[in-house]
Amino acid sequence: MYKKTRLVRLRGKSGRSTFGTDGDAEVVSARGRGSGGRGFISGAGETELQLQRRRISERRSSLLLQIQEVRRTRAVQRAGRKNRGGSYGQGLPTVAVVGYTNAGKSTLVSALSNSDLYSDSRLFATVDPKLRSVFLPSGKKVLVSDTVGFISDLPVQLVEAFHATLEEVVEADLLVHVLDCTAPNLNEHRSTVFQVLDQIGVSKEKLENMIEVWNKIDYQEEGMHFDECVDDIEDGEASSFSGEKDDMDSELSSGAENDEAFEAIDDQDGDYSDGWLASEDVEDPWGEGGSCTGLKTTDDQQSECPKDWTTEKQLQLQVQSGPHVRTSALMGVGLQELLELIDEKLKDAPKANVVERDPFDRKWRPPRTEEAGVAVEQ
Ligand SMILES: Nc1nc2c(ncn2[C@@H]2O[C@H](COP(=O)(O)OP(=O)(O)OP(=O)(O)O)[C@@H](O)[C@H]2O)c(=O)[nH]1
Ligand SMILES: [Mg+2]
Repeated sequence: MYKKTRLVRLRGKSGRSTFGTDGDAEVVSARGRGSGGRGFISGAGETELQLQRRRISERRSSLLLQIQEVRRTRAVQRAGRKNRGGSYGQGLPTVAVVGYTNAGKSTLVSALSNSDLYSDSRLFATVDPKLRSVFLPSGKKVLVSDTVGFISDLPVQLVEAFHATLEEVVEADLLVHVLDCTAPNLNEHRSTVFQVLDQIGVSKEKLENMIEVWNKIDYQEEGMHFDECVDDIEDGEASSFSGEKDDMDSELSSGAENDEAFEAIDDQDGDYSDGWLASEDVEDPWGEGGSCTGLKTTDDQQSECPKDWTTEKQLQLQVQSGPHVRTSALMGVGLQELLELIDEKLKDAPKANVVERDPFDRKWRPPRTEEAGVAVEQ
């Protein structure tokens, strides 16, 4: 949808002009006809621009259908896990690991489960939630779900697209929030995570029960030590570390800058109703909530959240300075402590979503031998 409203006519390296949005091709003009005869009136039919737009719309529809299919499959799988999980009628508890992109969620889930999930220092390394089984110190088996990372100012369309993957989070029995304590704008990351969780419908109880993990404690930069970083978290301040994370955020904004270099298309016939143009014009892509970047963890600090953020929501955020574990997913530090905390939390947690079934409540079916007998008689 982003591309659909930014199509410009480009001359590619081969010299042919086409419509597109990127590359170092030269911008020729905003409009152009790809087919339909010569002269002033080039005949009936689609312009090349309309054709490209239609292709994008068709691709969008096909992707939406695929997302629906993914949602359906996941719902069926989740129901199966809940009903049949460990033993009959006893679903395995699920723990969803959430957090800002690049916080180290996949590395943590891999370390907890001795598996090898894909992790990388790039945005959205994980786009598909993966479940891994983990044994807690009490001997209880749980399913830990690695999820797609959150990001600030995610346009509404993308939130919708990620819904299929985020449903695992809503349904989980317990949430573990991984924070990259070396991130320069840590509290912004933290509040973004809360906003997304709130937006996808995670209950207040689950938010209050959430465990916070301060990851990457091994990280050291010249002159900076982890203790200073932790002090920052405790004070509700952003860490003063710099480096790859800054690059990440600038990577996000650079797309918009590049776009301005192109001549925007003036298309009166164009359909912007479902495009990104709408969200681009709206300053706050989150709608009513606004992007609250001022999460404070101490009472004496004034909240900088926009006025329409309810006190209740702010309270929800403040609650989260509660239970936390310091880890280095990379070095395997703090994992045992985290598992113990998960164990403790799950003991208190109500057995959510477990469908209690009476063993006699099954559909009666004739025994197989009888069935065979009937078949023979007929
Ligand atoms: N120094 C250090 N680096 C870590 C630690 N945990 C993860 N990383 C690195 O951080 C980067 C991101 O890790 P991922 O596990 O892919 O992060 P993620 O949260 O799953 O990221 P997305 O899937 O993109 O949301 C990788 O380069 C990891 O090696 C840690 O404890 N210490
Ligand atoms: Mg990941």
